[in-house]
Amino acid sequence: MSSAQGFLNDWVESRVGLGSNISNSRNTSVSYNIKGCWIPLTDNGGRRSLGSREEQGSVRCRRDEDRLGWFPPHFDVSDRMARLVASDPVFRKDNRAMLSRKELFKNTLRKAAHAWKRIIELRLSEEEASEMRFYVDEPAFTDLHWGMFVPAIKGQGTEEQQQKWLPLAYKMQIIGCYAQTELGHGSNVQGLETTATFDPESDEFSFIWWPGGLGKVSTHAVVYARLITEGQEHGVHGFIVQLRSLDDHMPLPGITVGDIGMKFGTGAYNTMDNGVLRFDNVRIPRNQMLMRVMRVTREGKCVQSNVPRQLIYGTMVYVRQTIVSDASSALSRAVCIATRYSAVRRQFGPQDGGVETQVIDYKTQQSRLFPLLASAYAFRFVGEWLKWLYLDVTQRLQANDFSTLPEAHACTAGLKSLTTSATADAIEECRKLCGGHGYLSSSGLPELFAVYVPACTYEGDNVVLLLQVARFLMKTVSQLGSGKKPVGTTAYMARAEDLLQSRCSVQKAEDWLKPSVILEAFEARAVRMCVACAQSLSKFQNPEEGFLELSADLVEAAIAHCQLIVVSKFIEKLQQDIPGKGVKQQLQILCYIYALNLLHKHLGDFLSTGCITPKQASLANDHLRSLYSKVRPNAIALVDAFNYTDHFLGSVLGRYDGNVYPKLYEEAWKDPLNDSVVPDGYQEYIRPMLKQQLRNARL
Ligand SMILES: CCCCCCCCCC/C=C\C/C=C/C(=O)SCCNC(=O)CCNC(=O)[C@H](O)C(C)(C)COP(=O)(O)OP(=O)(O)OC[C@H]1O[C@@H](n2cnc3c(N)ncnc32)[C@H](O)[C@@H]1OP(=O)(O)O
Ligand SMILES: Cc1cc2nc3c(=O)[nH]c(=O)nc-3n(C[C@H](O)[C@H](O)[C@H](O)COP(=O)(O)OP(=O)(O)OC[C@H]3O[C@@H](n4cnc5c(N)ncnc54)[C@H](O)[C@@H]3O)c2cc1C
Repeated sequence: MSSAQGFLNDWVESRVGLGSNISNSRNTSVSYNIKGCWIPLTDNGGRRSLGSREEQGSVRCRRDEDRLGWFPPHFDVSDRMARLVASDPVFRKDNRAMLSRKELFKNTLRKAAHAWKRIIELRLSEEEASEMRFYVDEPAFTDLHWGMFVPAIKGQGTEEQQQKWLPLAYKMQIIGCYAQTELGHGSNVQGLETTATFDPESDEFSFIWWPGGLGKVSTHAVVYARLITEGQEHGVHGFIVQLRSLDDHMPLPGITVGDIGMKFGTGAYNTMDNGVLRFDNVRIPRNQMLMRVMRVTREGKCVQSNVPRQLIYGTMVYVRQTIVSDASSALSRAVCIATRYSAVRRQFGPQDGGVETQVIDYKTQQSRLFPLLASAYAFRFVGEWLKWLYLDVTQRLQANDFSTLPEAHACTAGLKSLTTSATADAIEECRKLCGGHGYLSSSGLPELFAVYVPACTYEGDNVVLLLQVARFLMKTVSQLGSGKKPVGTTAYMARAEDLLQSRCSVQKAEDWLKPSVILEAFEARAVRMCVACAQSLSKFQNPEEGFLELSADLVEAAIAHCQLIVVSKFIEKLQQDIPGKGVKQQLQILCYIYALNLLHKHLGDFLSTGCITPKQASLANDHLRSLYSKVRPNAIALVDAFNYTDHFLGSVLGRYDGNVYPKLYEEAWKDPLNDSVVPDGYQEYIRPMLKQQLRNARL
């Protein structure tokens, strides 16, 4: 077996996954017609000159015993891949903001091709390849190919279909995307207008709109469409559709495909060819419908398998789970930049003319920054746990145990929503924490924000997803009286009666240091908000009407439940062995900061539900202040622990060596406007104006 084959086989091992006529014009015939860490604790107060770039290699070679237990075992892989990417000139990214859309896109193609070449040459494992793509740090069609096209075939295809399509996809002999969203329907998947039918009749049009990788690159797509056989609808299913010729890349007959145009930000997500697609009487073989959930026979009969139809949504569950870990990465990156810069930046200070104060020493800066640092760690832990939950539900599904699917859906949907919204807000907060320089492209923060913020929308609008969590919670509450015991993340609801009555025991600030006290406060708040919603809902004759009317309250109850999950997983993590002197204590402090800051921000919930008293709220706030002082000496070490190279951070403000000002000055001169001392346009526009004023003055 060749090395490339070996690698590809490994890849297969470790990843999840009728004459048919397709069109989004409803007017054709035959078959389917688809229309449509390290934490080396420091005691120097983070006041080091942040070290030189050259030092990075050695300084960061830390001892095994310093390593955090919770870092995924791939730390070494991640570290190696980060350096590999940073040292390869093809992966340069500091010029992105200056490139036109065409240059940007072509450069992304070049990087993707180069990455694939290196993956094969170096015989990288799946984990290494995935880390490499992560550090290339540029949205590209490969994200959708590996992240959605392949998982869709694995999750929804039969064994036979997997055997046919996966080897082609693994070798990138076909490139695929995930084509579900239409111009008029995104959240409402059941409302898609694209149809795949045996016997089509009408002639309206609908377009697929948004899929990444579709616009210019993909040769194939998994297209989601409503199945119609024998004149009957059978819900939405996935269909593998070839879009472009494998010889000359031209769209196949009946297919219109292109890019949907520039998106938010200049560089940012514009490396991705999000696409528009129209089918007009496109025919595909019957066996290209993904048939794990439902089979269509040669005669056009539908045969339901024993797996629940929700599995058709399985790719979204998979990706939502990965998005939670990604949130931690994006957030830790922004926090790393803001923390390092806050240690470099000085403003005001002693009246006697001594050195000015580092802005990180201002309590306001700490109260804005340290909860974000704590969140980056919290999201990392909850992301790890969610990965475990996803693997667990996948194994159960294979054994025909579907019992935990609703919880997996609620957790992935809720945590995707919670972590992406918090991260998008946090990146913007980090920009503000860096003052004026944060607004410079060279700070790395504007581009990070522009690339990150669509995560609040893709893979499910965050509010729509919270409403799914709320439905799950209302169902759980309604079953409490029936003797059905809630399990997993809703197990606390079994103690609803106690939690509705409980009184928080805090009497002095230090009492907030007990994990059990914090947990109970969060459980009581979530249960009380859920029960209040359920009671309000019960007053409506039509529950769906009630759900719509109360949806804003339901979203808040869902947020309370999801925050409880994050807090409880952080606390659980700290019950494990964590190697490295003093590391656990630091993480404990961050855990309290995460929880108590949430309590402070959502005080209205805690007070109005009577979970805590105003006095206890004030004690929590006192305690929070003292925790910030404890984080301060280790703040730099806590962000160094993310182990980001300067290449990956892409930020002059977040440089490891802290050499911010000379580099800002140097960067400024690289701007094309500074290519000439006198700007283009001077002769045409500036000079005549100046001369005009001169003439007027003389008059
Ligand atoms: C190398 C690895 C890298 C991996 C990373 C790659 C990541 C790349 C990221 C790239 C960036 C962007 C890509 C973006 C892609 C996309 O955006 S793809 C399109 C995503 N679209 C959506 O997310 C649509 C959102 N809408 C929905 O999910 C559903 O329509 C919604 C759930 C909102 C409603 O569905 P309905 O069927 O109408 O709902 P309902 O009647 O409420 O539900 C019926 C029933 O089914 C349960 N349910 C719903 N969804 C799921 C699910 N996903 N899993 C399991 N169960 C589900 C629901 O709870 C109901 O259950 P009940 O018991 O009947 O109450
Ligand atoms: C960068 C990017 C990449 C994407 N990539 C892909 C891809 O690869 N493949 C793909 O198929 N799709 C992709 N999408 C599409 C994406 O999945 C959808 O945009 C997303 O699911 C949201 O759906 P929508 O656009 O229909 O929003 P809408 O549902 O129209 O949302 C608009 C507003 O209405 C609100 N709303 C909607 N329904 C309800 C409700 N029931 N109750 C209360 N409020 C509601 C929402 O909260 C939101 O505020 C991508 C999108 C983006 C931005």
